[in-house]
Amino acid sequence: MVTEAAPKRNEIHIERLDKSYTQPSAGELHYIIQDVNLAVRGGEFFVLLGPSGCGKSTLLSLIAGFVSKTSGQVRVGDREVDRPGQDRAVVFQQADSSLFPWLTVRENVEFGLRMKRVPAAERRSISDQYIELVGLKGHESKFPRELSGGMKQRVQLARVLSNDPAILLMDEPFGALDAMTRRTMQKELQRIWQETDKTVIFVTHDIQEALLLGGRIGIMSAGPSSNISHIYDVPLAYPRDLGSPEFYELYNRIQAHFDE
Ligand SMILES: Nc1ncnc2c1ncn2[C@@H]1O[C@H](COP(=O)(O)OP(=O)(O)OP(=O)(O)O)[C@@H](O)[C@H]1O
Repeated sequence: MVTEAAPKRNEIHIERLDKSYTQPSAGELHYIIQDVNLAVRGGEFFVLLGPSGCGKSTLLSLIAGFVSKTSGQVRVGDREVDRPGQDRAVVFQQADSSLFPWLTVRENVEFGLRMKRVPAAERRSISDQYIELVGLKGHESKFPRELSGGMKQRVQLARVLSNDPAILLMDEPFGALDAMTRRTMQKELQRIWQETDKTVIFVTHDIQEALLLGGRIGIMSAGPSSNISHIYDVPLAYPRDLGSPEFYELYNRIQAHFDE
């Protein structure tokens, strides 16, 4: 008899997921996403790519448990998502809105651990580990106002990682950074992901970013009633070589979805 293995705590299963709103003016039902089906493996780096306004953030918020679905299912491990949970952490585009300006880098990183009443010595050792991992050693005592955009984004990442979530949900986390900082952060994230066993769902509308990071890329169709119309495997080794013919070929194939 073949028995199915229990789902891992960092696996995500989405089945026939719908999110709709009633438009107040017309009183009509408006589907943002409709019939989304997706299985993300534990430890996978999955990119959601789509045009502005197609519903990427909505889908991420449904997985995070920030908004409630209209119908269908979102499961993380063997549990149905109906609220936010410590197994899922969200990294937003604007680090400013998630950092406390009156707390130092270390205090920001330790915030969640303090809430969980982790003893001070353990907090310190965890924050040391993640501050080092994101490359902020030596900046522990600085306040957010003393940091660049890229450094603030690193603090946000260290804070999220120090809570050890099984799943990282990233909503255009580098969208507000300049091109050079963005590239550095992409490399750092790729390294951090490879050093941990976290599942990452990364939202972007940048094809190059999707190809630099994703193990698979899900293309979202233009809304309304958006869904994942195509999934690409990216069979390229990390770090990805932007100049390789394979990269170029995949870039063009993906671009063609948006030229139609
Ligand atoms: N609370 C809401 N009520 C009604 N419509 C909403 C609500 N939240 C989002 N929408 C609509 O849903 C659509 C998808 O929005 P969403 O932010 O998920 O898209 P996105 O793909 O993440 O866009 P972007 O790339 O520009 O951030 C948009 O048309 C938006 O106006």
